[in-house]
Amino acid sequence: MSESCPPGMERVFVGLDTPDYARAQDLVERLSGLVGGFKLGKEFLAAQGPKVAREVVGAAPLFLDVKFHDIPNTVASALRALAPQAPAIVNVHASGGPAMLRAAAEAVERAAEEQDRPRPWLIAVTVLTSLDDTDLVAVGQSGPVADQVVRLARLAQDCGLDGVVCSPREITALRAACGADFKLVVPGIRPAWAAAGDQKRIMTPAEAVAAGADRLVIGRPITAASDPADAARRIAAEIGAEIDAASSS
Ligand SMILES: O=c1ccn([C@@H]2O[C@H](COP(=O)(O)O)[C@@H](O)[C@H]2O)c(=O)[nH]1
Repeated sequence: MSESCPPGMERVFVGLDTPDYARAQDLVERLSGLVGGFKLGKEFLAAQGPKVAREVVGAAPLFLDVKFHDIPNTVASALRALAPQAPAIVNVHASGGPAMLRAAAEAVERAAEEQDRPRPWLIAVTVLTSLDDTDLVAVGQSGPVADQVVRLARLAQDCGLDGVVCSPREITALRAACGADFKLVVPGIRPAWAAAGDQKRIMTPAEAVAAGADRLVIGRPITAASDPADAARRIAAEIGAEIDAASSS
């Protein structure tokens, strides 16, 4: 599917945040060929489970946005249980700590080997994009957010993870701290024409691409549009213009 995407759109995973199978399936049908993959998270997984997530996206790249945060043994075991769905990306919370992150990395590696499947990217959520500096202080963490994001990303990298979930605003700092190969998967994406909603650390799709995001996670700007395919095409045009401008400068 990703091969036929408009330029740059192979990086876009659409967040199908619905508990409803038919709604998710309809979005997959409308958006196939326009985007690089689909992200199914807590809403869908709580209602339908990971097997159905694979069924609904078919052969498309699947990001299982489970955001595990538990003791090491539990997280490792839960990640092994997801392996048969052959996700392209899975995630945990970096704040689960070093032992949990190492157990997660080992479990993902081993499950892929045992089942002879490509290993998914294992990435760690740093600071949720719905939080700002004030929220961070409210949960007892020292800010600013960007410092905490870099701190958790370094921890995830040291523990063998492939990358992190961060806001587009931290991409530059993370590239400097963790290097070019560390995967940056970026929600908090809002075209100028979309409402921010509960997201606090946002950038436009073109800005996130220019900053160097490896993957963009976009939900409501596409899924809540009256015509999701048209919204995806508008985003494709913005990203395409950014890619053209970068290549001619
Ligand atoms: O820090 C994070 C981590 C995950 N998400 C998820 O991404 C999508 C964003 O959806 P929008 O509708 O584009 O806001 C959603 O599924 C979140 O669970 C995030 O936003 N921030």
